[in-house]
Amino acid sequence: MRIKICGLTRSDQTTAIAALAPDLLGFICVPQSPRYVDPLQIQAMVDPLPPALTTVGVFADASLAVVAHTVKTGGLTGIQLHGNESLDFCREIKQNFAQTEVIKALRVRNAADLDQALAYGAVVDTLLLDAYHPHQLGGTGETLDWAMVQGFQPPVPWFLAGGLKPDNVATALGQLTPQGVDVSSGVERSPGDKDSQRVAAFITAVRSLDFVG
Ligand SMILES: O=C(O)c1ccccc1NCC(=O)[C@H](O)[C@H](O)COP(=O)(O)O
Repeated sequence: MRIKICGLTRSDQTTAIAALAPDLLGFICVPQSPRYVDPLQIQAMVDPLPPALTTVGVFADASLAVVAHTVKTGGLTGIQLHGNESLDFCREIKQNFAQTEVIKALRVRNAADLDQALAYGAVVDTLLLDAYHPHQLGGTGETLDWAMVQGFQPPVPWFLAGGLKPDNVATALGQLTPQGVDVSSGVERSPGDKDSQRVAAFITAVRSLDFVG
């Protein structure tokens, strides 16, 4: 099970959280977000990290040029597309970043959204299912309707996101079988201010399930 901790904004917290051995760290490249960090801030946070850690820039309807500049300057190894990017745009991103993990996030309201997610599975490396919120793109703390997602089996690995916390992630993984989990606000004191103890509790909760049957 891969673990992605998303929405890091501070170097000291990023280094401390990297030492807890998550698999991916996410940096929000969406200017409207309270967790936004610019390419040079990302570079400062990513530079000291072990290369095995996948470092993901999270974008929403950014241009190819902005994505390219941020990935290069920040030294990122993953791209998450969290807006209303088309299939064609996702395909173009994948063609331009062949060595980079491309993740398409879908905010799920109904079964039609899940069907749409399956289509994106043909053009990206990984999918991420997040909760829908009418006014915010991500980091909302809202949970998905897990029952609706049961049986979701895309052609590529997928992450469960949306409202996960140290004390509900085991329940979620008892109902669903994603290849990864993503958390942001469930391990924060306030937007962008990560609590290492909560991150450690989240990682322990997930890793302890890796040893169960
Ligand atoms: O976190 C943000 O502020 C954000 C803003 C704009 C687009 C995406 C954003 N976050 C993307 C993520 O991958 C979050 O981890 C995901 O939405 C889950 O968040 P949470 O429900 O708080 O765990």
